[in-house]
Amino acid sequence: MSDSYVLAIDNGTTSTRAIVFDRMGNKCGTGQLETTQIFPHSGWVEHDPQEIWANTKKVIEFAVEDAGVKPEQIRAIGITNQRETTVIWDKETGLPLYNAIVWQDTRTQQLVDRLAANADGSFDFNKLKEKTGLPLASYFSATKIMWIFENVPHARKLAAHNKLAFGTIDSWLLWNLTGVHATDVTNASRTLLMNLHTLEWDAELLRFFDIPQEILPEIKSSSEIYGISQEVLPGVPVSGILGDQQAATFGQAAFSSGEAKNTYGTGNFLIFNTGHDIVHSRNGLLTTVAYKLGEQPPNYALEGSIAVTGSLIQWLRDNLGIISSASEIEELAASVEDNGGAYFVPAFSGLFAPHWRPDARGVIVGLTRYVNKAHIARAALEAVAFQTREVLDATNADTGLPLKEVRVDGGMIANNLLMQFQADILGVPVVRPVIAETTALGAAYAAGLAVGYWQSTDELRSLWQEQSRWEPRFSEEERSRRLRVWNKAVEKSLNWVDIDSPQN
Ligand SMILES: Nc1ncnc2c1ncn2[C@@H]1O[C@H](COP(=O)(O)OP(=O)(O)O)[C@@H](O)[C@H]1O
Ligand SMILES: O=P(O)(O)OC[C@H](O)CO
Repeated sequence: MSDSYVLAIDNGTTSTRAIVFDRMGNKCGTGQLETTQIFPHSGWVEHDPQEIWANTKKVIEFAVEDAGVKPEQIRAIGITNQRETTVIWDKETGLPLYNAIVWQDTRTQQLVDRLAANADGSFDFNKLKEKTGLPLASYFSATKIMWIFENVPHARKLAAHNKLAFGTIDSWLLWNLTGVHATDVTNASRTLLMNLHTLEWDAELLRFFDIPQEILPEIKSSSEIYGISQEVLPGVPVSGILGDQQAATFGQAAFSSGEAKNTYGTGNFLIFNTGHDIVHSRNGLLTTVAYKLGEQPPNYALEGSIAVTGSLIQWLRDNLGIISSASEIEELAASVEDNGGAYFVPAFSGLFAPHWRPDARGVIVGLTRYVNKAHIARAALEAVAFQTREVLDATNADTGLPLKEVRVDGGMIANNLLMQFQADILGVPVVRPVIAETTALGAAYAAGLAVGYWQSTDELRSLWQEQSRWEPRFSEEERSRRLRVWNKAVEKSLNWVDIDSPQN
């Protein structure tokens, strides 16, 4: 029994969790509540920020109770969050101007096209990539902020009177917990507004997107005291913030250059730590900040972001009804020997890494009378693994340092069939740590380091332990054949959205 603990808040796309950890990184108590997914139109995905805050307060209470500890035994709070998801609120009333526009939302594609057309030819797009490490895409926060300004009456006027605050979910939670308007470098690096070199908001980018600097949070490191919690766990410092994928990297102890992890949540995100170097991808990966501890120099990373993986399983459950819970997919998929010739490319938000094709849409190909729902379930799981293979190939090509094994985490790794197929299709082992809640753990680590609960990343590294390992079983020939068919399926998903497509 420890005498003190660290609590992490993990707001993923699907749910909000709070987890209490002890000094060994053991999970001592958990609280979790699902987030309502709001789909007002095709391509739109929203969350209610007030629901997220209300759920956060509840899950903190649940977790502390579940751990059987006293609130005063919590030494620090860490926050980790779905990244890019955009909230703008009124600083006087504390009320959001509009629902949170979620990272998967593609409503701003027309805005992106308008910016890309670069009407007056004055903007150099190479500079955007060089400064931010990101392509111009609806995924990131900048065009989501623009959309709110263009569609919510009075937003500009309120901003002009310095009454508005923008934030990703970390900032929204920090504001509600402490009254401080700040974010960390990892979250800021997903907005298209932060310069990776200076780690500051970039005036030229703010002009390009027509976003007033006054609404932006202060950019801080990932591990320092940002403020003191007021309403829940009063008096406890909030001292760690990392975007969820960077938090999982930290929780997997992938602290150094050449170390990587792959997370299977709503989407999949492979992050490869490049140390203090900013590496620009030639193969469709993003460049992002991995973490920054206090005054120390930042670590950067390459990232392969896949929009739809776990959400495909939710779609089979909620939209097609072929399963009644996510975990049922494994039994259904295992009831057949293979995919029956069916391949599923879940390009619901276009294709992210490594393709970056907003014109793609989801397809299931190879259908015959033979194919049944179990084959579709299998094809859906295989799609997760094939997409991961694509980003792993891109990472290997960019770094010239092929990964010898892949450390995994996230909700989908409970699925053994998927993990085995993943190893088969990657051709390298897939490894799961004992503590699979690496996202929350990473935020707890960052918060604990800032208050001296843990002393160093070396100490944290010693806590990582392997639990399971899946070894590849396919021959090289079998792997290559399946990858060729997958590539054909991807081709079929491209060039779908065109002038005849419904406009949102
Ligand atoms: N046994 C399972 N097999 C396949 N997918 C699963 C399984 N359990 C959960 N999932 C998927 O994992 C996702 C939840 O994982 P999680 O890491 O909590 O996501 P997030 O952090 O994005 O909220 C959901 O999209 C769900 O469909
Ligand atoms: O909700 P997750 O865990 O799939 O993560 C979402 C990502 O942060 C989006 O970039």
